[in-house]
Amino acid sequence: MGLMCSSVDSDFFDSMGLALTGGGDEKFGGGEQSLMPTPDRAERCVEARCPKVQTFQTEATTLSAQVTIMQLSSSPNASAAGAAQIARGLDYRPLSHSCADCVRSLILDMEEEAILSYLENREEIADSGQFASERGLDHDKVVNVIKSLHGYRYIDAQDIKRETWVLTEEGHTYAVAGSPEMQLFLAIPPEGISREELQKKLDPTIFKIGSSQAAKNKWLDMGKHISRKVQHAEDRVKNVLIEIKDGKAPETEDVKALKTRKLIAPLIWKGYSVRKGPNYAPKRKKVATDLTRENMQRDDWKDLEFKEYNFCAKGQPAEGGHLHPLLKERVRQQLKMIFLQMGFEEMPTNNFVESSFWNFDALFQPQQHPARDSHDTFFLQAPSTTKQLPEDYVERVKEIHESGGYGSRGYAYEWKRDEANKNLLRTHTTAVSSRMLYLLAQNSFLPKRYFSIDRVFRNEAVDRTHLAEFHQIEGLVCDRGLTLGDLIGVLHDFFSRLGMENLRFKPAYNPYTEPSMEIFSYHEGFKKWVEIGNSGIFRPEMLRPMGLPEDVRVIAWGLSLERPTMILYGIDNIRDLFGHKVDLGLIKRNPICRLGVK
Ligand SMILES: N[C@@H](Cc1ccccc1)C(=O)O
Repeated sequence: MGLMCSSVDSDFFDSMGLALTGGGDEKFGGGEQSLMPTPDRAERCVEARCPKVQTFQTEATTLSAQVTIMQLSSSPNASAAGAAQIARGLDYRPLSHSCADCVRSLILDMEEEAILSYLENREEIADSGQFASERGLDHDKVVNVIKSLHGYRYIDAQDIKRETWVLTEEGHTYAVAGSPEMQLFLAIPPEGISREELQKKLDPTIFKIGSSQAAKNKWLDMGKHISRKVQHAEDRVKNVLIEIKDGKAPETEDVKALKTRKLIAPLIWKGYSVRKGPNYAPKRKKVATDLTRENMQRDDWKDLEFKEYNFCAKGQPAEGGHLHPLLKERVRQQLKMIFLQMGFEEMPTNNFVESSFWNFDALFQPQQHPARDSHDTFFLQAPSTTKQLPEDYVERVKEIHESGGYGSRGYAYEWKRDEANKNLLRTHTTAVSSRMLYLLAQNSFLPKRYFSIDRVFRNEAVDRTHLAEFHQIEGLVCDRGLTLGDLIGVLHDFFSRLGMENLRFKPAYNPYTEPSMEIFSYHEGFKKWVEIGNSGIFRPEMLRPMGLPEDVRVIAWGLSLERPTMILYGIDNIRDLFGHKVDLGLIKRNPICRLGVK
């Protein structure tokens, strides 16, 4: 529907209960054209005021495109609108187009006309509810019109509130089937009945409530044998419930009794009392709310009357910042606390762009390593290379790759500086660790515990467990004489604080750690072992060129932030958690100010 689609507000039609018909193959023309306003009637016609209808007509005839015709007669609202037109001396005719403005004004005109003409020779509308029901109008629509007329100061409106009563679910059943006491009363034959027999005849709750209420009313002789004390009883409960249902005001005594029995509940009804306002006129002048491009083109803006600014109107609610609840607020914050409690310091992680040198070479990852392939790594086009690297350290790294040292044989290949210079989006936060360890090695050695939690990038096919951007958690402990036992101990400590007690380790391979272990945890919900991270002891080939002393060991581990989050919160598709498919509502419900609350 290329033609008027932008101006057709289908929600609006739905809300009005109006049917839109005329799909793709209906042609503009024929009978519909004769329904268009004739010039002398144009003034009084809703459509004649619509700037959209003219463009619409020309477009429609020239393109002979489809048109959407409202079937006014098919809906109660619509035929009421038709009746309103007839009452105003207009020929009843369906709208020949369906721009939302026109439909809205056609429908709302009826309420508006009722209010304005009523006030023409009367002081006030005391109660909008009564006003609406006397005229068979929908009160919600009357309220909308009152608000709008009030905004233009055609009328002054005062809020009125009334406490009314509605039946509870239990109340509804008694309004139909009678009160329990009456049901019980009617179940007793004139000669009386044994308690046991009566119990068999009735639902247990009806029996329980009914017998106590009937006894209170002194309708019955209660004992082993139950008999009627009176021959006739009035079911006041049922009658009052029906009255309330029909909108009649109940007596205070009845309200009290029914309220205690939880058969009715209070409902605050809101409406308005209305008087003439300073701008009152029996008919509303249409004022423009916006200066449009069409107004400028047609040059009719000079003659238009514009709506005054309402400085008291509430503005759009300001959109504050929002943090992703799972990533930022809960899990990330929780992890930070765990690391801090374990004595770790946070590493600075602010550069997403890293050189291949720090991301790969410094980690003793050979230049032919498949991970360095552009299929796995995003390389930068501009700036494509790094300008600055610590030259003496670069030399030592080249050396260790090409011919080894410190007891290693190296990889025996020709190491290329150009390859190390290439900029990329870091593929793991271990790039952060390599920079930090290098810095640490530049001064006399101090044991350290470092952690980071930040974004990494991989050129991967996206599926329900993989994204091209995700977050890594990385922890490392750097001290003299650390062993694999220390690593396992630290991992148990760390993961148990996350609620993952049951761990298993599997030998693995990383170019920069030896030994390396994958970490698994048993998931009670999924009933299986799931991989939660990777770990190892950094190789001397990585640490020694940095300048760290021979007996210094670094135990380290890394995991994705999304993994434990998905496991802990039972989310099975990573795209529900992070990325462009995340439900924004989820994030907006978690305002930034909740960050500090844990
Ligand atoms: N960098 C590894 C994780 C890791 C960190 C530290 C030591 C060992 C492994 C990864 O991206 O999977």
